[in-house]
Amino acid sequence: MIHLGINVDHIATVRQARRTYEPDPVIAAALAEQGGADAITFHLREDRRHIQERDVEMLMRTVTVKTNFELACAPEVVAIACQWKPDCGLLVPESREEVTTEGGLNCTGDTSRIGEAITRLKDAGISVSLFIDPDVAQVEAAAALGADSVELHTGPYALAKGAKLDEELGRLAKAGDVAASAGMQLHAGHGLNYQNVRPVAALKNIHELNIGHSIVSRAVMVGMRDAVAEMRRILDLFV
Ligand SMILES: CC(=O)[C@@H](O)[C@H](O)COP(=O)(O)O
Ligand SMILES: NCC(=O)COP(=O)(O)O
Repeated sequence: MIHLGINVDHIATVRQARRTYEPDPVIAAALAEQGGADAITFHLREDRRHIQERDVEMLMRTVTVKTNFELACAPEVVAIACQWKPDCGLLVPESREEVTTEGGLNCTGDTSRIGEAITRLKDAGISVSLFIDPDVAQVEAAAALGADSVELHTGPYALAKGAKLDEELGRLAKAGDVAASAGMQLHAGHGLNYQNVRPVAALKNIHELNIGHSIVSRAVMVGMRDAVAEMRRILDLFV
């Protein structure tokens, strides 16, 4: 069974548009659980553009499925993750100018900063996942850094068309094989939606997909529980 992680960041984006109290990502997470979510993902960015520390506290106090805390290798945010001890810490690159995550971590170059964050999270008993581009060198570097899992960046796949799409799917398949051979759990995410998710769900060894924006977009129309249940039904076709 493929585990479905629901990212509630963009529920908070709508709330932050008016700096108010609704919609609440904590309530959305509870509805996502009712819809069949196996994990709740939330990204406490350094610029706090959506998820706030209050959301982290409330999610950690209420979510009954896996908690997947996304963060940059920033000491201040690593400290918050170590305080709340989510099931998993997903390290991602961040820049204030980006609209959304633009690429994976540089595991072949930024080893000391990534390694320090990994050590602190693991010392706090938190499983560590690294968000990386689907490159063999990055997968191998993630394994060398001691990651428990990798989340392959599916953004280029989601944007690709024609032959490029097949090429990106091939990159994901190859990187996934290397990750599994290295003993790391295989996750994928970014830009996945109801139309493009099936080929990624069909990848060998895939354990978890993290999906946010497309499900939140659907939830605006049909509600969070039903939007999640619709994605759950798709993934349940892949046993
Ligand atoms: C790494 C990734 O693709 C997402 O989990 C991340 O949260 C995207 O950032 P925003 O949620 O701010 O778009
Ligand atoms: N790590 C990917 C994630 O949590 C959701 O990304 P998206 O579906 O919002 O692009």
